[in-house]
Amino acid sequence: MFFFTAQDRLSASAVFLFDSISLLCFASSTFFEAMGGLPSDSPCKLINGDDGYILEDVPHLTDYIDVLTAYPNPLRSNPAYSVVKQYFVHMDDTVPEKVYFEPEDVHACIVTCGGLCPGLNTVIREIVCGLNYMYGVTRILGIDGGYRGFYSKNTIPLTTKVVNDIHKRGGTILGTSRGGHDTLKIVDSIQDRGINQVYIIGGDGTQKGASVIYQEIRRRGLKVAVAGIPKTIDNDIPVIDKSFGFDTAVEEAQRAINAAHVEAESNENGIGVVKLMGRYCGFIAMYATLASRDVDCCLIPESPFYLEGKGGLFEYIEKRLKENGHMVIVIAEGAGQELVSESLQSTNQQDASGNKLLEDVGLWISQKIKDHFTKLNKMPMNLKYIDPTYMIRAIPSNASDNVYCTLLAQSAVHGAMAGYTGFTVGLVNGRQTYIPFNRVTEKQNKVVITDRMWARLLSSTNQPSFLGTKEIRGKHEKLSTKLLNGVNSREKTCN
Ligand SMILES: Nc1ncnc2c1ncn2[C@@H]1O[C@H](COP(=O)(O)OP(=O)(O)OP(=O)(O)O)[C@@H](O)[C@H]1O
Ligand SMILES: O=P(O)(O)OC[C@H]1O[C@](O)(CO)[C@@H](O)[C@@H]1O
Ligand SMILES: [Mg+2]
Repeated sequence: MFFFTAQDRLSASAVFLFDSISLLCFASSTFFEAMGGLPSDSPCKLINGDDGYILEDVPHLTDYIDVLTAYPNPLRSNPAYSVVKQYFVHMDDTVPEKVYFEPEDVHACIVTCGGLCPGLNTVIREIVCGLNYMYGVTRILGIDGGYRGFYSKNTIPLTTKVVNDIHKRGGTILGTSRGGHDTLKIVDSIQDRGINQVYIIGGDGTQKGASVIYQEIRRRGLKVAVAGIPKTIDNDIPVIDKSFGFDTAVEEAQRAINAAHVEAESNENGIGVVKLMGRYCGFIAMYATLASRDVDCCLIPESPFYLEGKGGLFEYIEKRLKENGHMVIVIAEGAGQELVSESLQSTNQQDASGNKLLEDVGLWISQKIKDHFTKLNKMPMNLKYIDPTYMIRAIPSNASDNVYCTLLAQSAVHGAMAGYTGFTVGLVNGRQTYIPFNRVTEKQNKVVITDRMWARLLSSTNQPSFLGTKEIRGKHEKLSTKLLNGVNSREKTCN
């Protein structure tokens, strides 16, 4: 059993992983106090833990200068940082030890569901190759077109030869779909075909579907391992460090942002607006913005914004154009949906899986900006709107995602062969883990705007936070009370 905790902050001490069974933790001096303290004159300040981890203290000026004055950090009153709270991950996971299938008895299947994402083909390839090269499994089927393919389509035999080059292609060779999850029909099909390992690649909806398939299989008492491989370009699956395809999406988004910047820079008062994916969360927009340095404003679903008045978007645009002559706005597709619905009086529509169908916020905001500056005869302005969303999603995964896909696929194969079931694979604090389905389906991963990553973004773009001073003070007071009461203290995170 593994146990991980981590904190995203620089601190006085760090714990380094030493072997495969370990605790990953960034610890502060309070942690060392809880551990019984470090000898202050210890030259290297190392602790060897029982489970094979090493604690190593990071050198500090106070190690060798006796009298040093400390000052309050001015960032505490900086609007971007004043509401930042610590964050940590605190999840159990397990490692497989024994194999519960004879390779010649394995009959595996692979299915891909939900929207496209760079890396789907790599995961398919590496499951097939992992099963075959590592365990000698030869009977592997592809399910055509998502969950409904279990009961409405023919299967696709998968061999290492068939999948050899597929990682170089975008999309999924198996096809995908939304909706069509009929648990009983799916499990009947699994049972009828004699399948005993099911590899399910998909997002939050898919993992929910996988969870009910697993429950039904369990109810029927079948020896069938169900393994989920989390897929989502939006990075909205909780617990795991990030989903595959996310890095590729952030990288590809740079091309669109770059084009928007070139257009904006070359025109008088040029504005480039780029819409990126992110139905319920703004991770792609946030990371693409941080990576680019050309973005002046990033709008995400988690951070409500407003257009008019003091501290609003229009005021900022005007200021930025006066200062710089051009600007780039990145907007996640799920941002400002309440404003769009209000203004377009749209009805709630859903896709086949029950996901909300979004209004095009990119078009809407572009029109709003144009109207504001032309109607009010404010200043000449030149706006270009770029929507690269599906182009980003359709490309093959980049090198780092290919490596990640390989790790996930191999991990899923090891887990299933070892007899684990009802789990999703994922990296948690950099370690391969098996996570029970319910942990990844109970909530969605979102950008927390009181965490430091969003603060870093605000500091990088210098855009308004769209929070009034009253709201900032309220959040700050809540945080101070929490810290005084010991919630978020290091001792808790390292338990
Ligand atoms: N609660 C649920 N129970 C059973 N099946 C579900 C559930 N939610 C979604 N599914 C099924 O999972 C499949 C994929 O779901 P969805 O379209 O929401 O995509 P996803 O897996 O969340 O991927 P993404 O949103 O990243 O594109 C669909 O076939 C859908 O019917
Ligand atoms: O493939 P569809 O149905 O157009 O859905 C698009 C959605 O899929 C995603 O790519 C993944 O959930 C979202 O970012 C986007 O809103
Ligand atoms: Mg989803």
